[in-house]
Amino acid sequence: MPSLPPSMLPHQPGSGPNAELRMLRNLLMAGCVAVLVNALLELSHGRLSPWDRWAYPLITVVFACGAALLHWRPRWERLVRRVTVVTLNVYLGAALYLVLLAQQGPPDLYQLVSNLYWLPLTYGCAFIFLSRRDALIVSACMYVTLFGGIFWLLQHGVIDPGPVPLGVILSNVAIAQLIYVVLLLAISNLRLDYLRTRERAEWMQQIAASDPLTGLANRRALNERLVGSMALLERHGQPLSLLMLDIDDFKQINDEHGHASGDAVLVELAGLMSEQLRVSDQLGRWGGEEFLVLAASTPLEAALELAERIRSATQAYRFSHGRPVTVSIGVAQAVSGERPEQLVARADVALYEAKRLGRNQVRLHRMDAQPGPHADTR
Ligand SMILES: Nc1nc2c(ncn2[C@@H]2O[C@H](COP(=O)(O)OP(=O)(O)OP(=O)(O)O)[C@@H](O)[C@H]2O)c(=O)[nH]1
Repeated sequence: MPSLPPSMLPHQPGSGPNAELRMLRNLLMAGCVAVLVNALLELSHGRLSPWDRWAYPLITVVFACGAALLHWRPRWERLVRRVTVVTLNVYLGAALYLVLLAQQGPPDLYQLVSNLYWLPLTYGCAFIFLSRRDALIVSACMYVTLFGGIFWLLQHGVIDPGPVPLGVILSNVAIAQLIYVVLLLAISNLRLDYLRTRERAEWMQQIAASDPLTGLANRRALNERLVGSMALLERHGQPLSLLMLDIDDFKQINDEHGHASGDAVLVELAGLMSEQLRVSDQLGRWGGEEFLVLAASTPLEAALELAERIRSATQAYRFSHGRPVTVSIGVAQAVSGERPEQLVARADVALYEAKRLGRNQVRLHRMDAQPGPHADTR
């Protein structure tokens, strides 16, 4: 298997697609709502702690600003990700310590429980907002700071456990949270595998559809596009013209200047032709020194003008091997009920006619003209 392109790196925050930015924005807005609802609930039940009176509005502002920045200033994404994680982790960590230490005697049970069940959010948030490596570092720091510190304080009698078996509860929480981190790591690995596989599939699809020398669509891709364009013609009556272009005396260029110069001519001509086309047109390499243009929404007369423009631009262009190059072009307009290969064959007939009449010219193939290989072109 060929080596993967440089873009096939582990997903990094900051390089995510728009969909991911949207998801982060929505999460931050959902976070604002959750904090406000929680604040209202606690306020109505007289359970709002003194520090949460300050912390809740602050967190809401940070999340809201983060969402706004992701929307209006997406290049600040990295900062938003980090500030979100730091805000949440510092708040939940500090709140737990405050519950355990702020008052004399055993901690307030409601405050303790409500803080403990929000704790897993710290790890989840880290794995969503940071790269896998950073999330692991943050989770490990958080884990050690929380449980290492609290167990030490418990053991040294700084925290009064009261009648509640605080040590057992916290041990359970510590084990459960270790499992959360392992699960999040597994999910993150799966996501990474998925992203890599998707990128590899897109890359292979691109390779399968493009010509390696010129980077243009290859014959397979052209065929697919042709079938699609002819379906549009059938359904909506959109005119479609096809230009088949062949470099004149290309063998001679190869023989006199070498195969590398011949390749350079193909690449230069591909660039030159691309400049002449509209975005809706499809240019591709049909094979050898033959190119095809699918000119969408283009009737025969307009296609003739386009072909003539390409022909004269080629003649005027100074190719790198130093000799003039000319092209012959056959043009045909698709008609309803026609098969793609019939359209290609008609453009080929017109091209053959252009070659026969002396090269460096454009010939048309008309369906309504007399049958026969030459009589129906002009
Ligand atoms: N350098 C290079 N040459 C190619 C490539 N593909 C095909 N060719 C050469 O293109 C030449 C085509 O020669 P012919 O079919 O005789 O056509 P021609 O010399 O252009 O003559 P006319 O088409 O009649 O004007 C052959 O020598 C092929 O080897 C390619 O990718 N690179």
